[in-house]
Amino acid sequence: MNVVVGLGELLWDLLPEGARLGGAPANFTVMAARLGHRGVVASRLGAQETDMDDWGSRARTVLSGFPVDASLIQSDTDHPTGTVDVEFRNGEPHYVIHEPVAWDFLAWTPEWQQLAQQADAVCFGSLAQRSQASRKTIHRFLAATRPECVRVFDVNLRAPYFSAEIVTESLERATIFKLNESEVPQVLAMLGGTAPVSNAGTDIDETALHAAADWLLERFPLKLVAITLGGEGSLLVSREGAHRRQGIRGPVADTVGAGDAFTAAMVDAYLRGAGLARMNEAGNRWGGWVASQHGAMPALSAETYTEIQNNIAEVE
Ligand SMILES: OC[C@H]1O[C@](O)(CO)[C@@H](O)[C@@H]1O
Repeated sequence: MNVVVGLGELLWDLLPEGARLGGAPANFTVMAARLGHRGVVASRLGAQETDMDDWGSRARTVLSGFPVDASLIQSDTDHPTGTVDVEFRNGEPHYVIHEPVAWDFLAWTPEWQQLAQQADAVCFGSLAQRSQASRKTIHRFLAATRPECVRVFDVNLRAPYFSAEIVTESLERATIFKLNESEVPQVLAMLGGTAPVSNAGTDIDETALHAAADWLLERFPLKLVAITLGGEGSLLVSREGAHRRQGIRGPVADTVGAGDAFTAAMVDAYLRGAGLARMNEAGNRWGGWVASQHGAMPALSAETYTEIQNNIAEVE
């Protein structure tokens, strides 16, 4: 069991069918905890007496139903719990992320410093860095981790909350960079990259994606670049080699949180010393499972858990 931290936003996704707890780092943490780790949610919730909906305590109640450690979540008496309006267009989620909210004020505390020193892996994104306060805390957290800690930057580009500066500063601090296919050209353009990646057409230009990953590996102290391709699988590129996993066809309920589950399962395999093929398998199997369910933290039965882990174990 490792200490795996999700650092950043914890919020309520207000979906057409109702409110669901989310936030990419929190989704990641729930999946990491389900895979057997001490998953610690490092975020901040509102604790205002005027909060009629009581989003903060409802979030704590929901988290108590998962095997995660929610004891280090901060309380904010001045700012509300984060909420996001989620709308679907052609099956793709679109987000309106309200601000300022509690997770824009992540505070550096002795408790978080201790957590950073204990962490075996930490996942952080770009969204929570939209405010100076949280960006500073995230940087301090990363700086306080041990050298062997796996620092995962899951970029999560949500317009307009990113910049070249945020992405560059994050990549300089990351061990693993996870992004999706549509984020590749955006990130490269932002960083002045030259690899000819385009989103035009439906064919995936694997050579270009590979070139983009190599470009990133050359410029930043990363060990691994993980590119997810939606239903088409994923590409992992390290300094030693690369692995392409084709997508697993299956039913899709909604894709919210599928990428976060991919990241958690890939990190779990990485922490266990697995090779690229096994990491890719784990990411696709668990990401695919979350996509087949509603919401980013769906209920998981013991049977499903065993079935998916057995499928992953078949890969070297
Ligand atoms: O990855 C999906 C998750 O990412 C967010 O858009 C931002 O953290 C959340 O609203 C959602 O739960």
